[in-house]
Amino acid sequence: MFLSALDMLVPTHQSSGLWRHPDAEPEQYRDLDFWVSHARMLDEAGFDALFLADVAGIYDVYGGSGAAAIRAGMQYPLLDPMLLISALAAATRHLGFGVTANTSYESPYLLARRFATLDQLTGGRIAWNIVTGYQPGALRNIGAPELDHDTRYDRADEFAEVCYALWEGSIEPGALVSDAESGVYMDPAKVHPIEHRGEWFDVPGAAVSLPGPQRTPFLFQAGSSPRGLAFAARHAEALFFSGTTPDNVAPLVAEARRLLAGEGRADSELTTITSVTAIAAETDAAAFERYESYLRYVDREAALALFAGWTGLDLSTYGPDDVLEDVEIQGNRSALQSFTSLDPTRRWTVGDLAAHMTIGGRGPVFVGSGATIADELERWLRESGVDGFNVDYALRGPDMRAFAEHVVPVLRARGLVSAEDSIDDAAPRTLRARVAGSDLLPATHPAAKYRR
Ligand SMILES: Cc1cc2nc3c(=O)[nH]c(=O)nc-3n(C[C@H](O)[C@H](O)[C@H](O)COP(=O)(O)O)c2cc1C
Repeated sequence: MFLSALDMLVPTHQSSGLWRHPDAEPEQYRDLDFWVSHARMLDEAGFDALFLADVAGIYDVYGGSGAAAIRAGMQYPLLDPMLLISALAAATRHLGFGVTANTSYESPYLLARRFATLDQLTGGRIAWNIVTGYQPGALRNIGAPELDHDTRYDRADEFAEVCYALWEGSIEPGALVSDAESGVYMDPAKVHPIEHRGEWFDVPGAAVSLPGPQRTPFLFQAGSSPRGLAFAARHAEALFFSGTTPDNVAPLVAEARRLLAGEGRADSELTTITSVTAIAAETDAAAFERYESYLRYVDREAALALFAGWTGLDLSTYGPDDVLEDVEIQGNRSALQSFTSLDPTRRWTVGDLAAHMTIGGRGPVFVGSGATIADELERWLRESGVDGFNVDYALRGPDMRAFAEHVVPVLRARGLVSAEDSIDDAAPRTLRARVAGSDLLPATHPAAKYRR
C-alpha cells in the first residue's frame, strides 16, 4: 500500500491549538536540521513520500479577517516547501517528495523549469501536487485572475499541457551529446520550441532546463468535486481524498476509477489515497492517554477559521447548532461535501464540525497500539477501496515517530508495507518506478503525445 506523510511548513497544520502542548515544538517548521532528521526517519521507516501542502494566502474568511488564523498559527506563517526539497533529497535515498504548486499563481514555463531541476536533483523522486487554489485573497496578492471554480480547472488543463510539452517534447532524450571531440555538448537539432498558443498561455520557446529521469514529475492531485475528479482522471497518478468514514470516500474512489477508464487509462495508472491522523503508542491505553492530553489544548475557533478559509463560508456568523448545507461555493468543494452530500446519514452542525476538525482536519483520527491502528487502516482499505494513506499527526515529531515505531512494523508483518523499502542499500528508484513500475508515464497519459 502507498504511504505518505502529509505536512506543511507551518506551526499548526490541521490540529488546531496543539502548538501549546508541552511536547509540541512549534518552531520546528523553520528548522532545517529538524526537517532533515524527520525526512530520514520517514525514509528509513519505508514511507513512499513526504507530501508538502502549500497555499499562498492567509485564512481570512472567518469574521472577515485573518485574525483568528494568525493568532492560532493556523497554517500561518508558512514557508515555501519547494525550497526545502534539495536538502531533504541529499539526506535520504528512497523517499519521494510531493510538492504543491498552484496553476492559478504560477507561470507554466518557470514552474516546469523548477520541477525539471528538482527531478534532476532528487534522482527522479519529485511529485507535483497540482492545485488550482481556493483563496481569493491569494489571487489578489499575486495579481492573478479571479476565476470561478470550474474555469480554474480548465486553465489548469492547459497549464499542464504546456508543462508536458516542455518536459516530454522540447529536449529530446538524445539531445545531450557531450562529445568533446566534435565540440557538441547539446545537439541543437534535438532541442525544439514548443510553439504553444492557447486560450490562457502563449509559450513559443524551448525548455531551458534538462528534464530529469521521470521527465514529467510524478503527478499528485487532491480535488474531488466533479470537475476536480474529471481533472484527476485525465492527469493524476496519485489521487488524494479526505473523508470522515470509508463510506464517505468509497463513492469518490469508484467515480475516479470510472472517469479514468473513460480517459482510456488503465486502473493501474492511478493510486488512490485518503488522509488519516494517527496517534499511536505501545498500548491502546498509552495512546488514549496522549490523545486525552491533546484534547486539553484544542482550539475550535482556529479549526473553524481553517474550514472557512477552505470553503469561503464565514462560520463566525453561524451558531454551533446550525446545520451545514451543501451550498454552491467557489472554494474547496471537497471539504464541504465531506460534511454534507457525502454523508447523507448525518446532519453535521457547525459545533460537530469544529469538534471533528480540531485534530487532523477532515479525516478520521485513529488512536491506539500499532495493531489497533493497523486494523483500522485495513478496514479502510477494504471498505473505501483506497490504495493507501496520507498520514497526518496532532504533534508532528512525536506522532510521526510513533507511527513509524508502532504501526509500520505491524503493517510490514501483515505484508502491507514492503520489506524491501526499509532496506537501506536497495537501489534507489524514481518515485514513478516505485509506485507504478516505470520511470516514464505510460502512452495512455496525455503527456505522452508530446514525446519525440
Ligand atoms: C490531502 C490533501 C492535500 C491538499 N493540499 C492542498 C494544498 O497544499 N494546497 C491547496 O491549495 N489545496 C490543497 N488541497 C485541496 C485540493 O487539492 C483542492 O484544491 C480542493 O479539494 C478543491 O478542489 P475541489 O473543489 O475540486 O474539491 C488538498 C486536499 C487534500 C485532500
